[in-house]
Amino acid sequence: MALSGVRVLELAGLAPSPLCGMILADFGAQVVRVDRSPRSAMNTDVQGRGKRSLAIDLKRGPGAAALRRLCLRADVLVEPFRHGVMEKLGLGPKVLLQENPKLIYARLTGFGQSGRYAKSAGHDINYLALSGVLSKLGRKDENPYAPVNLLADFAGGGVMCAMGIIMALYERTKSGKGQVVDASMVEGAAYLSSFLWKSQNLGLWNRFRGENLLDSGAPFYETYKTLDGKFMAVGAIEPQFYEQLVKGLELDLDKLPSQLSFSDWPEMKKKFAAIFSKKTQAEWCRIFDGTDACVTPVLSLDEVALHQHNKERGSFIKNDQEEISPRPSPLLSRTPATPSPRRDPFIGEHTEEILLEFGFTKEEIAKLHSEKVIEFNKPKANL
Ligand SMILES: C[C@H](CCC[C@H](C)C(=O)SCCNC(=O)CCNC(=O)[C@H](O)C(C)(C)COP(=O)(O)OP(=O)(O)OC[C@H]1O[C@@H](n2cnc3c(N)ncnc32)[C@H](O)[C@@H]1OP(=O)(O)O)[C@H]1CC[C@H]2[C@@H]3[C@H](O)C[C@@H]4C[C@H](O)CC[C@]4(C)[C@H]3C[C@H](O)[C@]12C
Repeated sequence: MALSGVRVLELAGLAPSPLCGMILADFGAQVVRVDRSPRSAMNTDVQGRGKRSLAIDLKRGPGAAALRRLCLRADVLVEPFRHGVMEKLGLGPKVLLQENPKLIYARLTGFGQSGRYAKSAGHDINYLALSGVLSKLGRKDENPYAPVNLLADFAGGGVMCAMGIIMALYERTKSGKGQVVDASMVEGAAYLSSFLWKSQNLGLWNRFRGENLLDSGAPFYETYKTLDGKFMAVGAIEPQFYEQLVKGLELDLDKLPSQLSFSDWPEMKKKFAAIFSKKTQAEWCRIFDGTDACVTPVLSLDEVALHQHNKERGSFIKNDQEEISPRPSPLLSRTPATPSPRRDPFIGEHTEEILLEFGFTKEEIAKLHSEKVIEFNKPKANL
């Protein structure tokens, strides 16, 4: 796989850094998640696919020293803490890059490593708010709303950080040097919304939130409820696709206002809603499937893997526990990701094997274990 042979140490975090680690693991990196002791922490990493877990107390001198030793043989370190925590542990980039100049030291935070909020707590919605993007999200006359924690935590955080790591890995093939990846979720979310900024003068955003073409203002870019309480998504932006939408709705284009007549959009939406409410989702799919009307069913997580198109592509996979989840993306033709089918690791499940792999002797491991600096958590064998 593309990242085979890359050794990653992912310090356990909440949601963004676990996605970053999972992406790297899916594409072949050996990812070790460095957990707090299972006695003091519950495992909240639901993105542990392909990772192994080492439980180590970084607040103890020998624990921090052990991580420094692990970093000597690692390619990447991902840390998910607020600014200054790693420095407090004696594990800041100055120390670790001095000891291993090839290390890629990724710091995934909400506000970045500088600026007045650098040491402030926050979550996805806060970062999205500070990025400006949240101000654009939400229906007319309603409060702005954050689409779950997808945009800052994951798109602007975990994915952007993984991208930064992979760019630094590529750069290192030429320079031989590591560097710090300062991944701020505010800036990641803002960056991925560059289109919003760059299209300001296209007339797409001149109106209030919820009245524009792509933010639920337009009747041809909207979701509509069907007779059976499900929904259809309509994205018929271009005139040639809009024409097919109108045809599928059995309306006469000549008798309708112009597609871009903003003042008529509210009435058009009501008309389309009334029509969509007359048939079931399956009936609308029979009408629109195979056309360029840009109309698709809004599928639930229970339905997506069963949809013909997704089945044909194998877009959703099952692991050993019969759990369904999305296949890694994108699909590389020659070296595709092969996500692990195994369950996620328990905290500390692989402590001993990892330390042995990284050159610790059995005596050193025994000493760290007896001093409760590290923890073993071997699952009970199924009898
Ligand atoms: C996981 C579910 C989804 C959450 C998504 C949410 C919407 C987000 O946006 S997550 C993104 C959060 N922001 C960032 O990641 C940005 C960078 N990080 C930070 O800013 C901070 O880390 C922080 C604000 C997120 C947390 O601050 P905190 O003070 O806790 O920590 P830090 O200052 O970073 O310091 C870390 C300290 O830890 C020490 N440490 C670290 N590793 C070790 C180690 N190996 N050994 C020893 N010590 C270690 C380190 O030294 C630092 O110590 P100091 O502070 O002393 O310096 C969640 C959605 C719902 C949640 C559940 C729900 O809330 C109910 C339960 C609540 C319960 O309390 C926990 C369990 C829950 C089930 C909970 C579980 C999950 O959180 C959820 C499911």
